[in-house]
Amino acid sequence: MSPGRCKAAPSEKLFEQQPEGQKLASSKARREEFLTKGVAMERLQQSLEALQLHSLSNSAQAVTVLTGLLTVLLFSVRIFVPTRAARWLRKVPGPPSYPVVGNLIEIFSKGYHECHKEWLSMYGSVYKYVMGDTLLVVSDPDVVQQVGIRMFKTFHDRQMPGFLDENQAGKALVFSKGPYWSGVRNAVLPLFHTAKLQHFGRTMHECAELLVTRLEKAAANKEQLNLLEWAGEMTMDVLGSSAFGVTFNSQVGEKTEGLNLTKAVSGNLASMAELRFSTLLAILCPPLRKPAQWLMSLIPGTGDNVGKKRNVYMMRESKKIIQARRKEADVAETRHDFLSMLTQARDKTTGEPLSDASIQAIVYEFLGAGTDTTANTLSFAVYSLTNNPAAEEKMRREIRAFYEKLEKEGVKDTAFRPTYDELAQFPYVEQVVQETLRLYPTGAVLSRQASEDCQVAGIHLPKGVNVLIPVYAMHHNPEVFPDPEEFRPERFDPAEVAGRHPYAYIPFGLGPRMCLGHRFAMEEAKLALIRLYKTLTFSVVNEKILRPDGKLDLQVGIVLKPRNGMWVVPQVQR
Ligand code: HEM
Repeated sequence: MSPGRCKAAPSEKLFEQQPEGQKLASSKARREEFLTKGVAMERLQQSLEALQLHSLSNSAQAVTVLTGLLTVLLFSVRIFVPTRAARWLRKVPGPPSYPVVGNLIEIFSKGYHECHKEWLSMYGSVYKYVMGDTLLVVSDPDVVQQVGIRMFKTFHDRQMPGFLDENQAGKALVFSKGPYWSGVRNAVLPLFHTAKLQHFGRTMHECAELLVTRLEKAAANKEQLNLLEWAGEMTMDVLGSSAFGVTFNSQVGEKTEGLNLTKAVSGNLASMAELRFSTLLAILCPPLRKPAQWLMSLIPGTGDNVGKKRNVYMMRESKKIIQARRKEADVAETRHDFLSMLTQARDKTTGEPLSDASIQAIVYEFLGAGTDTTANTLSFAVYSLTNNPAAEEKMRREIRAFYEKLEKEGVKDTAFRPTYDELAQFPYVEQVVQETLRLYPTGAVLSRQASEDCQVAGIHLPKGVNVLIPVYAMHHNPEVFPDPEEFRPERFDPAEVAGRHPYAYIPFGLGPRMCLGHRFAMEEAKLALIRLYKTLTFSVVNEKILRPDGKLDLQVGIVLKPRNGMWVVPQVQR
């Protein structure tokens, strides 16, 4: 290994987790178990069947054959010429991998989050695995802090997943890079200041109230429903209204200006989690991603084709809204939606306004990053509370006490209460959300890419290597969180928090690239829980959501979610 240029404290003891002989024996046993059971292959086959290859036209077939040949050629190069990351990381421990597919089969069969949990316990807090290229994983909170904060200059960016459109995603925040990212992040930060959050609180109350009304009706009919879908419609309404300043009303299915946009956005989000032919190629052989995407987008009915059409529609419609907002620039200052605020925003370094293309990309990214994440968190919270009646009762007492106090004070109109500031009177609701995000962090794995050769945890890393932080596995580490599968909101009592490393719990990430919407998300999740549990309680339909071993069936696509939704029966409790 070549010596690195940037310096950081080495911590070789991270490698002392397991004696070498034991490690080899256990990995051999695992490989045999894997091959004999054949479960992995069966799962991979199912996934491949989901690929959209059925509607190939003749001309496209010819191009497909050529792409196939090129794939074989590039894969052969991959097998015989190891990448720089593979060479530099060859001494780092990790699960055994196979040519071309790397560890993909294991990831498909067990789930990405479970693999990291298992690998962390087997190989310690620094290990590698192969998915397309060789990736380094670090989970020691000191090293996490080093990568996310102290070495931010080196680990400034994330690699964009191959299946995303660079022209669009590269103009927003999550996957933009370098000075462009810092310019946009600084311009966008004021959207999440306390004064704005206070304003968005009213929209959040309205949308949560609508959800409660729908659930009360369902309760009267003893209806079984998928809360994940219903909560998703609510979070889409909240973010859609906050972003565009138009009523989305996807919860009531009204034909509003925003409804078609909602459908297009949620369609695109859902399709991102699909395993497409072009996605698989993007993971296994990134150079083939663009031709494969282009090819598949020509074939009617494929995910790439439908996604492209949705994108064209979304871009056209949002451009119209932006242009209208620019015309009413003086009014825009008094409007509180993201679009209006973004048309006013200036890049801090250049003083230039953001381009229409950047504004479109940012708004769509907010819709993508801020809807499923919060809806999943709410569903996981309801599931956890239903299975922990003592915690549910404690939270309900806190909610009841707040409204009783308002009543005593003679407050008649409680439609928008609690306000943003009054949320501080709900410490237990806050702990419930925190514990939910510990058990089920929707952003299950974080990533950073090295912009130069460097050294982390005593390992020399080449420029371009991806370093991952396995949040789910860290949050389930029994050494940090005893009985990690237990839902215990009291873990977030200030005294217990003080006893833990500040970077052992990172549901919103860390450092300058931490989640931009974390305060917005916490406000929305807490307000929604308060409004739901003010009048409702739930039972879960276990047979629809649990695995045969009795655990909640989870899936990691773009985010961690309950694989089959969150089926519940609501009941009114006055
Ligand atoms: C429970 C809800 C949410 C969770 C768990 C969550 C989690 C995350 C995580 C883990 C990251 C990566 C951080 C890192 O790499 O250090 C992230 C990034 C981001 N999130 Fe969230 N998020 C949530 C809601 C939201 C909302 C509501 C918005 C916007 C309105 C949002 C916008 C973003 C953006 C723009 C980034 C990229 C930040 C950057 O790179 O500068 N998120 N989020």
